[in-house]
Amino acid sequence: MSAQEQTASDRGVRETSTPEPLLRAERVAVEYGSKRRPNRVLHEVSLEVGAGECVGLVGESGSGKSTLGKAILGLVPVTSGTITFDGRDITHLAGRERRELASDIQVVFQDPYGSLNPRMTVGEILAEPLSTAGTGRAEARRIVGEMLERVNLPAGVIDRFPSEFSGGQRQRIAIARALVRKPRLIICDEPVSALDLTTQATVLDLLIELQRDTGVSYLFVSHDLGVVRRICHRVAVMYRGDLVEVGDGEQVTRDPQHPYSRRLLAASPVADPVLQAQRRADWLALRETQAAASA
Ligand SMILES: Nc1ncnc2c1ncn2[C@@H]1O[C@H](COP(=O)(O)OP(=O)(O)OP(=O)(O)O)[C@@H](O)[C@H]1O
Repeated sequence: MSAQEQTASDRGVRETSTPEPLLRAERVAVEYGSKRRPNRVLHEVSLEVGAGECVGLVGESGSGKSTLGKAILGLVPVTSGTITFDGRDITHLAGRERRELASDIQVVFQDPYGSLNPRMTVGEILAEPLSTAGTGRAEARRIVGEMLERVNLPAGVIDRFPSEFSGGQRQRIAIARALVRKPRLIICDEPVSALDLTTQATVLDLLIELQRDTGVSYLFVSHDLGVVRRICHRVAVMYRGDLVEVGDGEQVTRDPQHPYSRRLLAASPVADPVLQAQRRADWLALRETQAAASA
């Protein structure tokens, strides 16, 4: 089996959440719009992420994946429900307490071009979260060097600007920035979607390696079942603001039970044309059954 085909279960790393999960979202609802005309985009979603675990969140565009990530990060207000981190209620944390939580929860966004300040050098980008946390300059420089090494970038890049790097290298810089404060959870919001397939594979390998070495947990938002199968121990499928299926990564991405998850799988491209044709036939049959049932 090639490294490309390996899944989280093949790697033999943890597969189930701990009795007390690191992150717990309980019946979390989020509404956009105004009080008078609310638009509920998350409907009482419950999900757990254990220590050292990677949980995938998949679903089509607009299903609410990023909104859940933003709710955990405190970037959108939670209408109802509770989010706990290491047993502490963080649902409505704001101000200094929310900023302090950044040492535990970090984020890596999809766009490696837009997420790095083009006017700052790599060294400044990586040192910024440390100086915010009060780390001295010499210590910050040491940590920055260590993190660059960790993401396989040479120390010489420290004085260069983001525009001088490829998409994959920029995403490595973004990952290094997320790591400098040694977080326990990283929300990865489509971190490889903007990269070509080969670069995707190397960045995924890096994330897997970092998790093995540091025990960091990931909530991995993606629309790509192949990517999720490779890195996630468990997978949750979101459909129109609801979680319709949560289970073992291998099982959900190969043999999902919910009709929507099966549709998602059928729509995801696979290298094997026979398998792809079979999935498409399954999907069409499923659609016909559903149409007949609702006629
Ligand atoms: N700031 C906002 N104001 C109003 N509506 C929003 C806002 N952000 C997202 N939405 C709406 O909330 C719903 C869920 O969006 P969200 O970005 O969470 O979905 P997603 O599954 O992450 O999609 P994608 O894969 O395209 O990023 C969508 O209908 C979207 O239009």
